[in-house]
Amino acid sequence: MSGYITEEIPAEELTRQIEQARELGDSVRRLVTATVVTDVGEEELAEARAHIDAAAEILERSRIDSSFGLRFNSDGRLRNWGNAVEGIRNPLAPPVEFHAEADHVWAEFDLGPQYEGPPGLVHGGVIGLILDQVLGNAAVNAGSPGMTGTLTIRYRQGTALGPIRVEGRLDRTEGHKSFASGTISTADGLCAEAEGIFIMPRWARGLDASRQLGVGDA
Ligand SMILES: CCCCCCCCCCCCCCCC(=O)SCCNC(=O)CCNC(=O)[C@H](O)C(C)(C)COP(=O)(O)OP(=O)(O)OC[C@H]1O[C@@H](n2cnc3c(N)ncnc32)[C@H](O)[C@@H]1OP(=O)(O)O
Repeated sequence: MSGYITEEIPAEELTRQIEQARELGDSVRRLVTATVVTDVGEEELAEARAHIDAAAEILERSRIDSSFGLRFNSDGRLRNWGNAVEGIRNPLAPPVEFHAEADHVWAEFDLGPQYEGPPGLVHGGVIGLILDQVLGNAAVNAGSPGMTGTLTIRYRQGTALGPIRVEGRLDRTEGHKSFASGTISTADGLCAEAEGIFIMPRWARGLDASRQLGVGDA
């Protein structure tokens, strides 16, 4: 399966690349938020656009032909920098840093105005996006990774934009299937809960995925 790439990068160089990727992602995230909430006049909008287009042209001078994929060092360090939830280079990803505990994974972060669905509340699809990742990461963390087969979400109450906490855990496994569950909550309490079935696809069953994947890796 293409997109799973072993690419040796020396530790020091990797640390530098991580720092640069984070900085670039953070700058563009700031730009995305500013784009949603700006109230400047026509002239300033035109000025901003010229700068943004110029920046895009610089970045496009050299580019990879595909998406970023999953890249590994042979020591198992993983880079999923294009990932829609935790990709450090991906400004569409909320800046999520997952923490792996013995029996669950969790993260706390802010969802800004670019994630709005109903006024002042997080879009339901964004909630699904985040729960998919946290449940998937829980399966990875427990050594039973898989692709999402089924994801069921119960929305308990609206999730206010701003700080949220997500948690996921692996409940059990059955053959190639991992059953995980998790929640999203805010200061208002529980907002959404999910159950998911993550399945190791046939093409990956001979591979040692548990050694290759790790939650919280850079
Ligand atoms: C290096 C290796 C990496 C490996 C991978 C790791 C990825 C790194 C994860 C990081 C965390 C990311 C978290 C976000 C994860 C996404 O966003 S994944 C993207 C969204 N999901 C997809 O695109 C999946 C698309 N579907 C597929 O690829 C395949 O249909 C599936 C779901 C992998 C199933 O694979 P399959 O080889 O057809 O499975 P198959 O042998 O027929 O069935 C196995 C068992 O699963 C059951 N099953 C099949 N499909 C389903 C289903 N949809 N629902 C429930 N049960 C099902 C079968 O009934 C069977 O059950 P048993 O008979 O064993 O009891």
